[in-house]
Amino acid sequence: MPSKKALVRRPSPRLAEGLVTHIEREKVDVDLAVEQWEAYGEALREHGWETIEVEPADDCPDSVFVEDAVVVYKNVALIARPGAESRRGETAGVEEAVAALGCSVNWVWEPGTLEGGDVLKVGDTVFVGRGGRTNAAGVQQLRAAFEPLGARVVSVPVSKVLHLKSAVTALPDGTVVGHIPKMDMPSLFGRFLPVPEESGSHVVLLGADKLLMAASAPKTAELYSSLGYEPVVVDISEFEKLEGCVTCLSVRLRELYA
Ligand SMILES: NC(=O)NCCC[C@H](N)C(=O)O
Repeated sequence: MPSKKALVRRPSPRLAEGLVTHIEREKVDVDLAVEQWEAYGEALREHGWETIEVEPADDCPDSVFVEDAVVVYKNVALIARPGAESRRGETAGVEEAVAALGCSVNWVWEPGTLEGGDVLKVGDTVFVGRGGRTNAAGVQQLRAAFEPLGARVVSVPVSKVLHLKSAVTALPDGTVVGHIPKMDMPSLFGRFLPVPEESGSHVVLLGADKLLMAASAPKTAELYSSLGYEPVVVDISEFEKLEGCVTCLSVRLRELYA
């Protein structure tokens, strides 16, 4: 049976020092962030996901954004090489976790850089954002790792936000959802639905019609409800202050057979 496992990683006590690139820095309340992280994990578990905690990386302020350290396609885990040097220490613990789950492990090598937030899988199409954190060599290495497994890799320019998935994700039927002012080229995505709020473009598919999304996007939640989806809303304000979103706080593993 396909798995419903999700990797998560406890916030570092140094979370407030996390990187900020496209927004103004605001003070982060680390205690509140830990509460929000616990509620996020609870929301996954309530919807049938088994959460697996990756060994904490307390010296890495951004380590809670575990999605950036790895991309998993079928049973192959491609360990990222973050474009942000301060994030390179995050990958070792994630590598251990995916290996323990039985994934085959592959790596992005120098000069490649790639962060998981730049990779959006929609069925067998793998969109990869080429932007501030993922370079052309990283895109080539992703292609080399996943195309032999049946993926079609489509690279997309990203210049207005941190990662591709800071601006677009996809609904269960494969419709890509995005906030146009933050996108470079909406026309690259085929079936596309614009949403009114930036954080409304971030959805985690919990199963059936349920979409995990941030409390900061009420108009988009209404739009999704009107389309027959059921938003499951979590407050992640402290992570949003560091350009994080619901997608980056976990790595969902759906195609492992256990
Ligand atoms: N996939 C994501 O959206 N990751 C968010 C990473 C935020 C972190 N402060 C960073 O700049 O790397």
